[in-house]
Amino acid sequence: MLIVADENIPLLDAFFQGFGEIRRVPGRGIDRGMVEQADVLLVRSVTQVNRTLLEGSKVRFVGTCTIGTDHLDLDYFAEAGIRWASAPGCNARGVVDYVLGSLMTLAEIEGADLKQRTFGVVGAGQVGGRLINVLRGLGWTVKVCDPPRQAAEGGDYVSLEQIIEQCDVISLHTPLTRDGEQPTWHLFDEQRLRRLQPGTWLINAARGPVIDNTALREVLLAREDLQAVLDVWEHEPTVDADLADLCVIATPHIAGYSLDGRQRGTAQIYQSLCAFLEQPVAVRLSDLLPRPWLGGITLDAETDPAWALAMLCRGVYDPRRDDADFRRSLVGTVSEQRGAFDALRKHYPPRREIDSLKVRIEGHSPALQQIMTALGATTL
Ligand SMILES: NC(=O)C1=CN([C@@H]2O[C@H](COP(=O)(O)OP(=O)(O)OC[C@H]3O[C@@H](n4cnc5c(N)ncnc54)[C@H](O)[C@@H]3O)[C@@H](O)[C@H]2O)C=CC1
Ligand SMILES: O=C(O)C(=O)[C@H](O)COP(=O)(O)O
Repeated sequence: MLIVADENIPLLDAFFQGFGEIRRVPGRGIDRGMVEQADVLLVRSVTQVNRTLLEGSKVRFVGTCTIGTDHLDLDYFAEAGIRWASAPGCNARGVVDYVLGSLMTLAEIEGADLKQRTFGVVGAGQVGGRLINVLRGLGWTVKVCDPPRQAAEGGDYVSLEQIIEQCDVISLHTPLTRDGEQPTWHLFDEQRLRRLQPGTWLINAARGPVIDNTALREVLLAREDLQAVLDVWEHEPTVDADLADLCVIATPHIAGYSLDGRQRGTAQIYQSLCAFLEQPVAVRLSDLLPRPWLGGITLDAETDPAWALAMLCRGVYDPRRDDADFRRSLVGTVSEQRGAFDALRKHYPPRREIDSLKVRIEGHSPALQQIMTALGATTL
């Protein structure tokens, strides 16, 4: 069996060498010639997998080691009888940690009290759902917009217009969709961006085109009160450097790049391939994933809870390093900048997830205990 795989998928040998030959290729450069003889194609988000790539090839299984599937032509797969799998939720915790790290940074820059803000989460799936639990667990006010979920399950949801009117922190966690009843392409268009409340923080770690980037640049130029955090961009790996300049935090699509999340993505696709081939699962992620790095932290019960929260979130992941690296890369020709975007992602330093923390609280502190529970940290 020939497996053609994006070279940036971690643990390829550990999981897939038992199946046959693995041919590593650069994800952005995968073409028809490379996949023609492949039985299995393993990709990440940068490869558009569609009729143009696959027609006439031997490929019968496509796995994407990502949550997002907007780069896959699922209608074509159905028509051609190609089985596929994604990795739902694999790096959701990493994205939540990114949002938390960004909130701590914004609170510091703006001198803001996060308890006084009203959070609006758009998209309440694997990422948004986890984020909502953390924010509510911290005792903060959260409103949620998810029309598909609302239609399917009912529940305590608000409209997008209410999010815009009532929230001063808005975090986007929808897939990128162009069709259907609730398409998300340019969900935040110029009109909606102009209606954001004074002082709103807008965070996008979903997909770039969920916000009209040109409109956002114009609105940020006109309104200094708004703060934008962008991890994803329209036309990646090309980035509007003027827009990045106007953002308080700008990063190269690494929100979900925790070491755990990336390895989990590979493990999930391995399991799906085993199921497709009707083979037993022989390799386990728990045998490969490094042990948590922060084995134990001790906090005195008198520790200021707000300080503890900021220290833990930013101790695990502080987006300012990624922001600084990214800004340094926005120089030179467009082609150099595109190369730098991919290089920052390819050589991304390892980072762990916040719920791997183990914390001992010396004495009795319900406030600190609440924070640990909200973050999903283990209390010793
Ligand atoms: N920046 C990064 O590194 C990462 C980005 N992502 C992006 O985040 C997206 C969300 O991930 P998950 O939460 O795991 O997906 P999910 O599929 O579990 O949840 C998405 C939610 O969005 C809702 N939704 C769909 N259309 C909507 C609309 N028009 N308005 C409001 N809500 C809508 C769905 O009903 C669903 O509940 C992914 O599709 C991916 O594009 C995911 C992982 C990492
Ligand atoms: O899982 C997703 O969806 C993501 O956005 C991934 O973090 C994207 O990572 P790459 O596949 O672009 O390496």
